[in-house]
Amino acid sequence: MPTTTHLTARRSPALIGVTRAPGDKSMSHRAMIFGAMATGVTEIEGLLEGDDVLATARAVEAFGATVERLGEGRWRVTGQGGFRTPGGVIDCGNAGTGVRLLMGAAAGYPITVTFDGDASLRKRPMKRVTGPLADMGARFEWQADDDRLPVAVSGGGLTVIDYVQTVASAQIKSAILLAGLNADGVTTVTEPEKSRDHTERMLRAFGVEVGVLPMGEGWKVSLQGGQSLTGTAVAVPGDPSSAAFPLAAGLVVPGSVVTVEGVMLNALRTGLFETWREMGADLTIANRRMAGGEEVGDITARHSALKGVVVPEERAASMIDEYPILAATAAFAEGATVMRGIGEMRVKESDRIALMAAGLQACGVKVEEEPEGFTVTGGPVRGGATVTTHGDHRIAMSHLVLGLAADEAVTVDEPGMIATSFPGFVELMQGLGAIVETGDA
Ligand SMILES: O=C(O)C1=C[C@@H](OP(=O)(O)O)[C@@H](O)[C@H](O)C1
Ligand SMILES: C=C(OP(=O)(O)O)C(=O)O
Repeated sequence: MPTTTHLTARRSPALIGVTRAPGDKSMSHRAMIFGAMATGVTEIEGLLEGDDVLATARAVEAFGATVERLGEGRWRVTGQGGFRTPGGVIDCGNAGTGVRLLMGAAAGYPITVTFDGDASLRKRPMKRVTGPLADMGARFEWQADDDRLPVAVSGGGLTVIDYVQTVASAQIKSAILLAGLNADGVTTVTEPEKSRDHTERMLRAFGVEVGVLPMGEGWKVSLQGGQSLTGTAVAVPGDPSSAAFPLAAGLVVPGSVVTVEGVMLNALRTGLFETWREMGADLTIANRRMAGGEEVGDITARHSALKGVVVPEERAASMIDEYPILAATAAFAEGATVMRGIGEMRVKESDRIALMAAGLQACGVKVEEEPEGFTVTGGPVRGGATVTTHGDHRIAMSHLVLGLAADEAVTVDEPGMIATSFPGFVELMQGLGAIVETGDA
């Protein structure tokens, strides 16, 4: 079987069609992990079958849960009400969410487990999670560097913590809350700026009481230790972070009308859509309804004349994974789009500020990079470059969308990584009429 070594996107005719985005990645990880921590059966519908979530599925199996695939996106997790010591190392692949939430959950149980990941995950900071978990009493043995995987975690016997976040991070918040479920007393996490709240919402569906107290722009989230989770049904809606790519293509390819149905509209995830509207995007949301405890809707993007904007810094957490695709669409806007207060982008699967700046510049776009942000000045986009993605799915997809409306083709390397969050991306885009070609070796 040949392996796909690169993908090339070419200037495409109008994209027209109705499609669906894969299941939300944040919710899919949580459904697997909570299902394994629970007692009884959790039936999941719409699970994202991307590599990140499949790594979490294998992890929870190793921790003692029974995991069965019933059909496309339909999975059953039978939990044992806790984690047991796994037989080997837990390899979380490329998934920051997977490893950080699993470390938090594992810290609550009297087990010892080693976590590892791929080359990208081994470069990402872990102390932001292990620091507070160590303050709660978990023990960590670092194998290489004391902020990087692999690390052995020994859990159990935790005390509670009253933690104040210094970065708006749902991964840190979730790790602490999951550990707090097995600590003695009330664990609280104060967020000066709100991060996505899927953990709080989904824990409630598993029967856990979670308190939320508004505090200025943020909130204080708390839970009492000793509560147990009961298996439940989870319906995972479409991922707004993935829907962003076909919608972006709809906005930048002349004549396009692209609809993505069933997209989750949790207000802590929709900063990109708000920003695009401010840029003049013709984006409409129809059929708003509730599904799986979240509001969802069908979003239609029509080709639009975009103009540059200054993105409010306080919006960053609600669109942190979307700045790469925002930057790609900003390349077609009139004037400058200023994106600041996004230093967190540098510690994702790659340094996303540096890679977007380099990729867009290679395609003839004016980009000014700053320590905690960047500014993209739009205009006609030349394209005509091969972009290095460092195995980052969102860098790859963002440049492919750029290539659909650029003068010359855009090629990306390491396209296999797209499947971490968006399996079937190429076929879905081709189905809308996009010219995306695979290069094999
Ligand atoms: O909790 C989650 O599911 C996620 C939180 C975000 O990370 P941070 O918590 O590091 O901001 C986001 O970038 C990631 O893709 C998913
Ligand atoms: C940052 C991301 O994911 P994670 O942190 O789970 O690797 C992402 O999907 O863009």
